[in-house]
Amino acid sequence: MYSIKEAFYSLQGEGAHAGRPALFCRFTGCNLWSGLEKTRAKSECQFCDTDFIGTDGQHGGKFTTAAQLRTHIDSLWPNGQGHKYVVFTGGEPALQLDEALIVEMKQHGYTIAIETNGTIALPQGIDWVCVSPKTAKPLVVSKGDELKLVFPQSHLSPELFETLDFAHFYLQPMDQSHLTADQIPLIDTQQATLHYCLSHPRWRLSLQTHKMLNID
Ligand SMILES: C[S@@+](CC[C@H](N)C(=O)[O-])C[C@H]1O[C@@H](n2cnc3c(N)ncnc32)[C@H](O)[C@@H]1O
Ligand SMILES: Nc1nc2[nH]cc(C(=O)O)c2c(=O)[nH]1
Ligand code: SF4
Ligand SMILES: [Mg+2]
Repeated sequence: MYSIKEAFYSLQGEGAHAGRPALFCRFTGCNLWSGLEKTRAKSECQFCDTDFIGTDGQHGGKFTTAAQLRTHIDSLWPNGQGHKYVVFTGGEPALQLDEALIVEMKQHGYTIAIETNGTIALPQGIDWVCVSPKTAKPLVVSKGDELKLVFPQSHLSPELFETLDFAHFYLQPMDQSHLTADQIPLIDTQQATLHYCLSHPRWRLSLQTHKMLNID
């Protein structure tokens, strides 16, 4: 059984594939936060910008088999068009993404990407692994295609990650505009991030371009 909060066709907004048309499949649930505002301050990940509770989002639902979920996802891809690209995200997609779903998506022509916090081992066969660390504990997924660190996180200096086996290293300014408690304005985290990249050229800037475009 797969629990999906929402599924939608948009552009990848972030990282090395920013601008690429993609089908987003957002799994319900995360291992680092319940998703409830009342537990945010004591959770392991406190700045999440996403609602991943339940199956009530656009094209959300519960799917018994990989084939059923693939059929659902594939119905959202533009008719007759190739270059199929699915991004599994969440919540934490590694809690639910399995080899059966990967095989099913590949058989139907998809290139597969994941956005993960790196704390849970991944199944084989994912084409693009983006890890976004949230805790100082050693990563379970310590290699991949893209390491995308939300910046700044006081306990997570970029230096902790820059020798890991990733092809691309990105810093993404922390957006706190959805938080009810004290916020650092986005313009300030953007400035801090761009200055860090300029003085540490191992890192590139990732902006959440979907938020600028006002798309999903
Ligand atoms: C909502 S998470 C879901 C995937 C996975 N749980 C993770 O954390 O990577 C998707 C991406 O959004 C990023 N993100 C979440 N909240 C953010 C925020 N407030 N500002 C900037 N990026 C954020 C995460 O770091 C991750 O790269
Ligand atoms: N357009 C768009 N790009 C994204 N890249 C990563 C996202 C995510 O929430 O995982 C995301 C998202 O929610 N929307
Ligand atoms: S790990 Fe990802 S999904 Fe989970 S709370 Fe943090 S940003 Fe949100
Ligand atoms: Mg998002």
